Amino acid sequence: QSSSASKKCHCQEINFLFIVFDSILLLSLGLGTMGQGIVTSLVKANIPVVALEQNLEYLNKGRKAVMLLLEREAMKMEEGAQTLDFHNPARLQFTVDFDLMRDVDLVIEAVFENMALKKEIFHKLSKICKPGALLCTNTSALNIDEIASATSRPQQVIGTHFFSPAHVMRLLEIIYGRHTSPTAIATAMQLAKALKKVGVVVGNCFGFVGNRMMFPYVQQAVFLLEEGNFGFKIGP
Ligand SMILES: CCCCCCCCCCCCC[C@H](O)CC(=O)SCCNC(=O)CCNC(=O)[C@H](O)C(C)(C)COP(=O)(O)OP(=O)(O)OC[C@H]1O[C@@H](n2cnc3c(N)ncnc32)[C@H](O)[C@@H]1OP(=O)(O)O
Ligand SMILES: NC(=O)c1ccc[n+]([C@@H]2O[C@H](COP(=O)([O-])OP(=O)(O)OC[C@H]3O[C@@H](n4cnc5c(N)ncnc54)[C@H](O)[C@@H]3O)[C@@H](O)[C@H]2O)c1
Repeated sequence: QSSSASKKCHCQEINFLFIVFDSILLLSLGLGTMGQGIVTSLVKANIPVVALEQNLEYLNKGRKAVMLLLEREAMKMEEGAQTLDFHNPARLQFTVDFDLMRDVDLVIEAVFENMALKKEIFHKLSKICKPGALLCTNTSALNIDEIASATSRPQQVIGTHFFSPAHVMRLLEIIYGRHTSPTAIATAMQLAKALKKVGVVVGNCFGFVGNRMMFPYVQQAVFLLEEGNFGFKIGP
């Protein structure tokens, strides 16, 4: 999987790409732990955003958490004589209306880590979103190509893996699939820049780079616990 994907990176083919992110509309799908941090990052970067949840209960919970995060961020920015415009519905909107997906330029999906659910969502996105819209997934480890296979536009599907807490952590893994276009990769890199994050382009394999390193590390820690080892002995 990773070896075939690694042949496909065409970043060098890009001569010119200019995207003004403050004039494009972004949709964050899922307002859980990650969606909350992602929305906060987008608003801080002055990117107009629609936050979409599956029902009103989750929406209200997510909205409350995002508003709290943004209030803290606004306070910090005021100390530096800057303002944060997050009460303006033209900049930040919360909804359960999937129809609003029609107008967005870029989607960041952050629903549960479940392949069947992600494929269902991407199929829906591919039908509803306008033709040029970029479809990003925040999956931690799932196969980007399989998610893209649920769409009619796999060239516009890309992984944007934020790390938790997403409004604080600066690393952004950008995962290209077999069909991801150079423009999609460059756009995701530019998004990282707009969010003041460090975008790193990586291939498509289970866990990408970050979790591919972390999973065996955590697994070994679990094995140590199972074996009753609560730390390494030091000294003679
Ligand atoms: C059998 C085998 C099984 C294998 C299972 C493996 C399980 C693994 C599970 C995988 C899950 C997926 C993982 C995911 O895909 C990838 C990840 O995201 S991994 C997580 C990466 N994140 C980290 O490692 C973060 C660790 N934390 C830190 O480094 C620090 O806490 C910090 C976030 C850098 C902040 O620390 P400091 O700079 O010291 O500053 P403060 O503590 O003062 O905090 C600053 C500011 O941030 C707010 N904040 C901190 N933590 C959180 C949080 N978790 N959520 C929300 N906000 C947070 C804090 O409140 C401060 O805000 P302020 O007060 O300034 O407004
Ligand atoms: N939590 C982390 O540390 C972390 C870090 C990086 C990436 N991720 C990935 O980000 C994604 C989200 O993780 P999370 O921790 O935020 O999960 P979460 O459970 O906190 O939130 C998921 C949200 O998605 C919403 N949702 C589910 N189905 C939906 C639908 N059909 N339409 C709209 N919203 C829907 C849920 O209501 C919920 O609020 C997962 O793919 C996860 O692997 C998680």
